[in-house]
Amino acid sequence: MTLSADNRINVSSEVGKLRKVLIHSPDSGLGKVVPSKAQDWLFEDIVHLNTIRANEYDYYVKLLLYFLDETKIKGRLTQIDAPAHYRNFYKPDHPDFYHSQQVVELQVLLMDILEDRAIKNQLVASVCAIEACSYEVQRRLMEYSPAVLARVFFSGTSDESELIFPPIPNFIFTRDIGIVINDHILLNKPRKEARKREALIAKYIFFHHPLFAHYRDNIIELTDTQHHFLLPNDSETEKVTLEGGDVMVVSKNHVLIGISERTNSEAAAQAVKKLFEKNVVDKITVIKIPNKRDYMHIDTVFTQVKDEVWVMLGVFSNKHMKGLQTDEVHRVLGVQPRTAQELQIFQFRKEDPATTRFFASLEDLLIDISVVDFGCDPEHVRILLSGNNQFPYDAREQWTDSCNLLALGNGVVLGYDRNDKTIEAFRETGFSVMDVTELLVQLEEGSIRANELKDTLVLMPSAELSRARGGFHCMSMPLLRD
Ligand SMILES: NC(=O)NCCC[C@H](N)C(=O)O
Repeated sequence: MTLSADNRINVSSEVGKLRKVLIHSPDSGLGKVVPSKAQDWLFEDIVHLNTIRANEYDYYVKLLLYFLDETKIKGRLTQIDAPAHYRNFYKPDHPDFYHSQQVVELQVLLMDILEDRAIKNQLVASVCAIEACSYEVQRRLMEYSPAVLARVFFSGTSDESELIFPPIPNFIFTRDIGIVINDHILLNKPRKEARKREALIAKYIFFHHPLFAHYRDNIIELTDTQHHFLLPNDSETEKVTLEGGDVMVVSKNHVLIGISERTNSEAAAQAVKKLFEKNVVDKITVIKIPNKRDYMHIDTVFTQVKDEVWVMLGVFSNKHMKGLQTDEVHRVLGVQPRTAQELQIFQFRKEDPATTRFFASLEDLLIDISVVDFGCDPEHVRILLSGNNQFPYDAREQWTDSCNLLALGNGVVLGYDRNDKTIEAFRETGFSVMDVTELLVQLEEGSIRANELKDTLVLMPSAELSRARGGFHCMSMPLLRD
């Protein structure tokens, strides 16, 4: 196969025009989350399946198609959404599915690789091993068609009557399964049990699907250390874990890696070493944030909006971190906000990893990236703050992903409609704010064209989606960006 726009992958920016993205629409597994398991399965609540699909996620698919693969959707919106068509356009195993080479559905990739009997055999055996299935179940799974088997792997059930194993409802957060860094793919090693099957399936897809055929030698995997195996209780602290939400490729030469609730320092160190050894980038900044459920990955506390604009949680801003020290008594007593004590930022360079640069605050780092990596004037860098930095909206809106935006291009971002004060901050900075329903109508009428949009925050419905605890940055794995 030759390399063309259809099978090329390359990501060297957080805000370059998005050309190809891997997503996964909510499968029926999300409708199987029960209250007693919601926390174990990393959902904060149970969600209503039809609402999360038809009233929320489907808008995301429509918008992505409009921006990345317009011919699939333009002029067809009314027909696609007609009740008589039962959302078939959005169902990966239905003949009317949108099948796009640019908006790539994970379930389709899984169905594709399961066509190969040998891969099917290995994957069934591996899933059955981690889910402790009986041999009889393993044999039964082998008899399913690729479409049914893919559904079972995601939702845990073939016919909605019996659960063979638990669902993996977090697979909608495709960001966390792997990250494209230039022309390499860094696979994740999840911290949480609930996300292990995702990592296994993702590994098979990246190594076997023709879409990634040219990149098999560029897949980077992290491994557990022998210290971990030799410690009592399969020591959790020594285990190597890294999730994609902790990795951001801000420019061709610069990657950010978080140490967080999900990614530990051993994993960050391995990733730095491997990315330097393979000459993938020259500069890596490691950001250690407090180990807290609210902050699970670095992309829950900040994301980039355009070259010189970022959105972040105010507790990591200069004002907050240095604020208390301006008071003489606090300064003398060394009183600092807890987050300030726990945040550490180290920047490494390939040519001399021993000489580390430190940053005092996240805001300082983001300004430095805009200025050094993008050549922006420091006076023009804008850091928008969650909840417009007003207590208690800062924390409330961060929890519902005010800082977790997906850029479709420089300055055009998707975020949840519920984060009122953060939206206010965007307006005050000169951004247009548009509801997705209104935008789709205008795109369909032709009164707006996707590539003409500038400095716009697109508001997406979020009542159900936000209970799953991730935003559009988490719900996207970019495969190709300008
Ligand atoms: N990158 C991200 O922040 N992903 C969000 C993942 C949410 C999911 N419920 C989890 O807790 O893993």
